[in-house]
Amino acid sequence: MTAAAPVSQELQSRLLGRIRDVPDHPKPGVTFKDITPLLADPAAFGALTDTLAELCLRHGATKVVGLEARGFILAAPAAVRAGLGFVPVRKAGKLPGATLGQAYDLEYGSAEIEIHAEDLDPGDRVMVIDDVLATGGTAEASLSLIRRAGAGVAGVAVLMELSFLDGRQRLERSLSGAPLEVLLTL
Ligand SMILES: O=P(O)(O)OC[C@H]1O[C@H](OP(=O)(O)OP(=O)(O)O)[C@H](O)[C@@H]1O
Ligand SMILES: Nc1ncnc2[nH]cnc12
Repeated sequence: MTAAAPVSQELQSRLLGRIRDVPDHPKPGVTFKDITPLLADPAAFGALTDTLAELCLRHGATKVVGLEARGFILAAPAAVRAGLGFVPVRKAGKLPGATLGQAYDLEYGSAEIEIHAEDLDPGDRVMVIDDVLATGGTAEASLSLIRRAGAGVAGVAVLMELSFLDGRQRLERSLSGAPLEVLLTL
């Protein structure tokens, strides 16, 4: 059973009204969900930040991981609002220190992400924040990195789930009981 969205219908409508569909981007056949109108609306962005921060605290997170690049924009202010440390998961080759890496496939390609393992402690419980859950490849790879770094998973929180791509099913095993919080199911 799908859990109820952790936001009111009013906030859902407000967020949805600020997400723009861009057909055939970045490839023919993909409808790109553009969040830049939402980011440009301080009331909507502020309400989203408050909601994500509250989810971090509700699920007992001690750190927040954001996924490059759009995940950074949502996760960093939520971490500050929640009073938690922020840890970036970056595309391969960007982080300067010793990294752990994980390759994965996503809706329109493949990539590799990395983390500075030293930024996580064994006692940490990490909330992963991103804008979109599509095939689930990116989120799944991030959970693998967090566990390989020796930390625990508090959950995954995304602004929107593209449910027709079945990312939830793909992620289920990696979550191993941790919550998946979705604000908008599309
Ligand atoms: O569930 P998946 O199929 O893995 O897709 C979701 C991921 O795709 C997008 O990131 P992208 O790699 O396009 O990076 P960007 O944020 O730098 O644009 C999005 O921000 C998610 O991280
Ligand atoms: N359709 C989509 N729109 C925006 N980001 C995405 N990441 C993966 N698929 C996406």
